[in-house]
Amino acid sequence: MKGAILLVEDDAAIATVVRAALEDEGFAVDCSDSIAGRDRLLRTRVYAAMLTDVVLADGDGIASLSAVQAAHPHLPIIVLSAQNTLDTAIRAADISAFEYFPKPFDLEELVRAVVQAVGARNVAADPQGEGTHGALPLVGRSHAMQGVYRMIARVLRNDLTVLILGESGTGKELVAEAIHQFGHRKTGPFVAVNAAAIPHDLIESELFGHERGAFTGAHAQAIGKFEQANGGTLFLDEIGDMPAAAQTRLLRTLQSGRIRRVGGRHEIAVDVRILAATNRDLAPMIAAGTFREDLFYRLNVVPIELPPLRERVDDIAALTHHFLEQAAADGLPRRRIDDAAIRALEQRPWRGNVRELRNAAYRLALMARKDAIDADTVHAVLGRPEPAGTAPEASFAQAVEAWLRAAAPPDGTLYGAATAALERPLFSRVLERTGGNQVQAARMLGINRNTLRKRLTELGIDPDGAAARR
Ligand SMILES: Nc1ncnc2c1ncn2[C@@H]1O[C@H](COP(=O)(O)OP(=O)(O)OP(=O)(O)O)[C@@H](O)[C@H]1O
Repeated sequence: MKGAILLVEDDAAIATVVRAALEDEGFAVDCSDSIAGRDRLLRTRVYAAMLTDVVLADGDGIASLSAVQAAHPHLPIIVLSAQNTLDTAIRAADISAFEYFPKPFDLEELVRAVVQAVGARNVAADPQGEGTHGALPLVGRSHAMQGVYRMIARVLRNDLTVLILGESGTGKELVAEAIHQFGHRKTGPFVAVNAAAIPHDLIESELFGHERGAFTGAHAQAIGKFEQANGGTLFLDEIGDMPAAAQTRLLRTLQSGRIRRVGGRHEIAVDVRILAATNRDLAPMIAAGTFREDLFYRLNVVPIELPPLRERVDDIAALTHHFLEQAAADGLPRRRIDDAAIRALEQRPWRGNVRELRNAAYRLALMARKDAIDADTVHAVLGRPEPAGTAPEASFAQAVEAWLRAAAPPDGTLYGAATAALERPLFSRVLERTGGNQVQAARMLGINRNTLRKRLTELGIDPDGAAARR
């Protein structure tokens, strides 16, 4: 027998399947459906781990755990919860629960976690037991967000570097703030740097500081964001926009834990937890040599991927209510919203993700003619939704179909017209990305620079004009 497990769960069906799975694994299992029963069992047997539900008939399974932890400091605790909010994940992390499993959970994964927890029993627990958290920032209980909350909970009590990935507007910055705010560095500073918002030649001095006279205009010594974040967290947003020299310097700092101010001679030790984020796909940038692979591995210790809003339509209602509340708190008229309007919102593509939904909710609060927002108001204020996004190949195929159906194009012109139609948006978007830099654009496209230049002239695309649209 591998040891005894205490299972505190008032849902008989869940208790039965979990018990069977653990017994199959060779554990002895005692079950209780209440806090009182749990405490009784804890007095009679030494357990290798405890699994507990949160809401129990006689109280809150997490709130009552501090006494258990005081009496059994090395007992690994796994929290099972149907209250799938970030709050539960954070409270589980606060009591140093070994793991947090939102329901419904994967049984095999749970058994694996129990085996691991029992193996790690000798690792001393680190009870922090701090109670209140203030306002919880992340709204949404969709299955997709559960994975995000679990990952957040796992990184609160350590300093692992986290790379937050996801499309623009999915809440990456909010996740970074939550990790800081609820993590063990919360009393230290949180400093955010957006690499896309700082001119390239100033990034290094912004991050690492500079000595007086380091470059023209450096009239006085300045400390950088790394030093400002000492003892706390540094959030490097839009990391994909960081120029090569700054990437190299950043890598060196991550390796050594030390910075050197621009123009400085000494290295300074810094104690900073790094969180990074990007909405770019870094893989092609690594392949093209514009993002350092070694830096990527340093940053990507724990990846947290935020799902686009279209993959968590379940969250749209809760988010909309939340933003309408926020709008009212910001002085806009207080509005209700009916179910049909929520359905209408759920059908929109939300390419701008949660940020777009937030802006839409504010617009609705402002423009609605009645107290309650209905579907007509949604259509009137936000317009009819565009058709859902189609794959580029599909839309290109549709365009070809349309040409062929239209008056037959003169012979010998179709290939030229089709390639131009493909290349025009392709080159413009890539040039926007590279800020008009044709060398980088050619590298990204995998074509010769002269070929690109020639085609741009033929197509009448002004590379700087494309970049200016950024
Ligand atoms: N789960 C959420 N609950 C409540 N508000 C959210 C949530 N996700 C995002 N938001 C709100 O949506 C807006 C955009 O979020 P945020 O700035 O964190 O996105 P981002 O992914 O960092 O975007 P970008 O890549 O463009 O920087 C913010 O106003 C944020 O407060």
